[in-house]
Amino acid sequence: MQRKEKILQILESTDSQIIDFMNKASEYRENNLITYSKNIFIPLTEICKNDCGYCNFKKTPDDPTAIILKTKDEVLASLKEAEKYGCSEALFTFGEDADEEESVKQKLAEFGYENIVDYVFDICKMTLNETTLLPHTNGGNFSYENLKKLKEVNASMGMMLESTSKRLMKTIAHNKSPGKTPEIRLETIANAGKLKIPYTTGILIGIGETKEEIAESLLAIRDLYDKYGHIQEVIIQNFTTSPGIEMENWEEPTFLDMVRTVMAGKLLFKDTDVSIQVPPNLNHDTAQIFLLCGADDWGGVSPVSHDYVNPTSPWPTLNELNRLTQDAGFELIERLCVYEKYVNDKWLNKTLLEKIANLS
Ligand SMILES: O=c1nc2n(C[C@H](O)[C@H](O)[C@H](O)CO)c3cc(O)ccc3cc-2c(=O)[nH]1
Ligand SMILES: C[C@H]1O[C@@H](n2cnc3c(N)ncnc32)[C@H](O)[C@@H]1O
Ligand code: MET
Ligand code: SF4
Repeated sequence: MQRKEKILQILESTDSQIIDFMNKASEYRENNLITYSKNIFIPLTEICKNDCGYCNFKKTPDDPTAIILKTKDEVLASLKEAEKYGCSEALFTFGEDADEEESVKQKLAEFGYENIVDYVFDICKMTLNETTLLPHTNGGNFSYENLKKLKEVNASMGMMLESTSKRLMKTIAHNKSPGKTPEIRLETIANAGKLKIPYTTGILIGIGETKEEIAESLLAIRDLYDKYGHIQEVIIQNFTTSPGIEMENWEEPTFLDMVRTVMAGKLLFKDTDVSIQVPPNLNHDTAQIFLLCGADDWGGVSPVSHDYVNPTSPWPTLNELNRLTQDAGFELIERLCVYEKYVNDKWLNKTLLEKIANLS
């Protein structure tokens, strides 16, 4: 059977077939460890050139509550707070190509910058120089040159593929988001691979994609991994609705859709050490079952900040997470934003390696 058909079989499974796949998916575990990264989520700007139907993060410049651009002092204060909580990851998440917007341009000029990438670079450099945290930048697509620049000051980077579906570019999910064009996103992830950037990606479930499109998206990630080896984890993220978003009345994926997709992800990557990540805050009462489907990572969990992408979904406390993990038969351990196998001079520069060596 073709790989795609095999994945589809999992995605379309029902009844006792689901249990059978669950058994299979949980066979391929090297140990009983479940990882997470203790992070702080810092939204550098909420301005974005895209407008995804599911997004609760993006704000328009005329919104008085919008973060146009955080100052270095603001960022440093947050980082220092995170340090107190023992966080190891500074997750910089922000809208794509925000510097195309006049208000952001103005702020950048005020701070002495011509573009957002130079600013992000200096923010990451400040993080490395003045704190014990490691930067992980997640700001959508970047050009090869910009990725090359940001690589020097990031321990790892990431961007959700979302979906390889071109069809979704004409639907409520992506019809106002040129940055979600599958070819463009695949190219960004491929460029990160060429540049040897330890990379986090994943798919968003429940935004109108078909099962076949889920299978194709997972396969595309597998192909990128086979080519470059830089994919450290695959996030299976469920669309979560909240008041005010364009897709407010859109149905969330079912619990079993998430179960099937996590198993499909795990079985597709069963011969690799790529982690399967499920965010625990978007699966408040159901997160444990994903560990039985092969998930082995909770992603970034923050004791200090909330999830700005999903503000209505608070993270469990680390005590809760520990309890959920142990109760399912596993052990919770902390990891860095960059996975151990990439901590060497093939992937990271001397500054980052020294920084990481000093952490442990
Ligand atoms: O809290 C969140 N963290 C998100 N993270 C961070 C993630 O949870 C961890 O920080 C990474 O696993 C670090 O390795 C992302 C990181 C990426 O590179 C790409 C996408 C995401 C998406 C989210 C997200 O929606 N919410
Ligand atoms: C940072 C990542 O968060 C995801 N994202 C954006 N909006 C939502 C939502 N309503 N529910 C779940 N995930 C979302 C996208 O996949 C984006 O790339
Ligand atoms: N805007 C970027 C993206 O969608 C970063 C995450 S969403 C806030 O990829
Ligand atoms: S999900 Fe990211 S790209 Fe889409 S509108 Fe929100 S901030 Fe912009």
